[in-house]
Amino acid sequence: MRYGLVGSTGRMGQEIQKAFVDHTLCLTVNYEGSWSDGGKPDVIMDFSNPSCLPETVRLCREHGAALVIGTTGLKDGDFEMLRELARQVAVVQSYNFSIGINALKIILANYSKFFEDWDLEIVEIHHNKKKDAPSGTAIMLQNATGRPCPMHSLRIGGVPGDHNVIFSNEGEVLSFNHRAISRSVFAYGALRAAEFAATAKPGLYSFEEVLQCSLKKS
Ligand SMILES: NC(=O)C1=CN([C@@H]2O[C@H](COP(=O)(O)OP(=O)(O)OC[C@H]3O[C@@H](n4cnc5c(N)ncnc54)[C@H](OP(=O)(O)O)[C@@H]3O)[C@@H](O)[C@H]2O)C=CC1
Ligand SMILES: O=C(O)C1=N[C@H](C(=O)O)C[C@H](O)C1
Repeated sequence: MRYGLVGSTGRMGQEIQKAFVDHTLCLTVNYEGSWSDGGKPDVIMDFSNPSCLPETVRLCREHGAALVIGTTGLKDGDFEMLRELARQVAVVQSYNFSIGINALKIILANYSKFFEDWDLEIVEIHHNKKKDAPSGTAIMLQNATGRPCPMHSLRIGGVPGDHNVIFSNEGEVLSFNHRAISRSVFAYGALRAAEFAATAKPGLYSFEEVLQCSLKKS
């Protein structure tokens, strides 16, 4: 697979390059500018900042490349841009490319109805360089529960990503905790999404859908 990488110099950009060692990096974008080997990428990876999205979308259109986007902090207009691009190419968008978080999304979507009258709060912990709060994952998990709830963000040390979804009533506490031990899990998930997107029909896909498709095939 030939891939482009928006945010190539960042923490995730570095992890992606390690996970994609068997593939060819042919285009990069970062604050310092862009570079290309002159050929077409099959897929473009974007782990950067929402301000890069117009350039990412332009590059996907120019090359007819699929897109895998993990950048958080997207606004309604950004999602509109992704839906528009997805008419032309496959787009996989997720605020979290770990298997555990995507399994948790399915659990919450199916079982939150049991706890409709319980209190619900989400606590997320990330490294002190993270720019956005609450995390994209916290927003995604809240959406999966089907109702708004208070979200709390801690920015400490080098934590790659911890999420706690806590339900409680007068007599019980039920909490779901996911901890990313290494940032590499996101990069390996993104690789799985890229392999899917490179051959998928145009459309906007979640990572959960990518995982469901591979379960159906096995
Ligand atoms: N979906 C998921 O599973 C995950 C998503 N993320 C998300 O990925 C994103 C990146 O995270 P992380 O790698 O930690 O962040 P970093 O700050 O380490 O990296 C950001 C990258 O984007 C580049 N960049 C930022 N703004 C611009 C711009 N305006 N023009 C060109 N290049 C730009 C930076 O370039 P330069 O180095 O030159 O400044 C850098 O390469 C975040 O939104 C984060 O929340 C993170 C982990 C997992
Ligand atoms: O910025 C990070 O590091 C992470 N961002 C994503 C988010 O905002 O949810 C995913 C992961 O938790 C790491």
